[in-house]
Amino acid sequence: MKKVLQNVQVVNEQSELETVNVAIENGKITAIGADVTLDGAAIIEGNGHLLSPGFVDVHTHLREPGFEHKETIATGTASAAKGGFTTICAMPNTKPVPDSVENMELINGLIKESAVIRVLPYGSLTKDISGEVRTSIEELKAQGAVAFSDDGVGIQLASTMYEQMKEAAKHDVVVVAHCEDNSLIYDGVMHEGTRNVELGLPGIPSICESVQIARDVLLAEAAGARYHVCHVSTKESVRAVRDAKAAGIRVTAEVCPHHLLLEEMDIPSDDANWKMNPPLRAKDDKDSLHAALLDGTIDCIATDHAPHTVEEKCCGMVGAPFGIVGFETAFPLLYTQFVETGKWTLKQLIDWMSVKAAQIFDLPYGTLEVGASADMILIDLNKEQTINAEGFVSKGRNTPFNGWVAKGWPVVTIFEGNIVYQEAE
Ligand SMILES: NC(=O)N[C@@H](CC(=O)O)C(=O)O
Ligand SMILES: [Zn+2]
Repeated sequence: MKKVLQNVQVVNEQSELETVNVAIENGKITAIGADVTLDGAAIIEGNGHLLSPGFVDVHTHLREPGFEHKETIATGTASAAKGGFTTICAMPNTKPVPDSVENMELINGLIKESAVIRVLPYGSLTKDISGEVRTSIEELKAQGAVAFSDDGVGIQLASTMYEQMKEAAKHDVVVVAHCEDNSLIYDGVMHEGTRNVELGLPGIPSICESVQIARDVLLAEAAGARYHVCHVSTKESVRAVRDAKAAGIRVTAEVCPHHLLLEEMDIPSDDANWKMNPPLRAKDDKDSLHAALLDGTIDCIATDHAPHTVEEKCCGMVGAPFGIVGFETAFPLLYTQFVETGKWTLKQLIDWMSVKAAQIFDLPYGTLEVGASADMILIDLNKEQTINAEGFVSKGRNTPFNGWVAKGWPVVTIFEGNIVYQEAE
């Protein structure tokens, strides 16, 4: 039960590296410091790698139950562990949807059976995420729902959102919104801008997202609710969140790695591995997402890991489902593109992927504090590797980043004091 992780480097507030040991007892961190030892402890050699809190991903799709051909809880959590995640929140667009006590129990059972890291399921806001009949937030919270969302679809009726926000406020849980006005999708498959015209594909205008965020922050204000915006992608959305925060409304927001790394003009062809919801937007949208992270308008980074099969993604954007995988590439891509280039500090990136995400939901994870769960990862900042979708642990191969070269790969993942992923020698 006693372990010492020795010879690892932590990044301090000044973004400098310090060499430390970590004592682990009964799955918790009990000491951290240069001279830490523990009598009779098993030694885990850290080889001087970077030690980070295990990442926390508040937006993931595990597909089980119902869509096990795309991913299972076993493959999804193994993929997450490989990417350095130790806590993930699972979205409710499964079959069945976690919209009742019975379905929630079913999903909790599946998680207990096969997850290798911590999976915290969302409860849905409406039955079958169809936007019609409201769920019981009180009952689903009692079954362990981490927060409430109909992710995958937007809540079309303001009154439905408002009523559930009032309930959420009563039970102090966060309402998490995929913002998409169905009347403004226009059967689009990518951003309505320049590239969709060049490719002759129908576009989704930015307002499809931003008008619903603007509506929701006002509803959240009226309901006194805590409101979190999924995968912010447009500059108008950023402005709505920024203004709402300035007005004292309790709103938080996430951004996905792909929206920070890519823009519409990067889409090479009518290839469904570049199709996700929300779509890759224009350069000025991407720039505004970066500014929003840096000024605190956007609180954290979430992958929106959304696996689909090769067959579903084979044949162009029209007809293919939205979504790309994200667990196994998130950190190396962001580290390589934004930390190595000096745009962000290492500390900023780690915080956005761990403690800042956890704080939105009052989760005690994503930190290396004494007393915290020993959820930790070792990262080899010098390891450089070409992304190869064929080698993913996830069942999904749907990524636009295949062939990209990136540095900074997680090599060991420790969950509750136990190694759940270790890089093959
Ligand atoms: N993001 C996506 O493109 N797809 C997600 C749904 C979602 O997160 O909206 C999925 O479940 O496939
Ligand atoms: Zn979504």
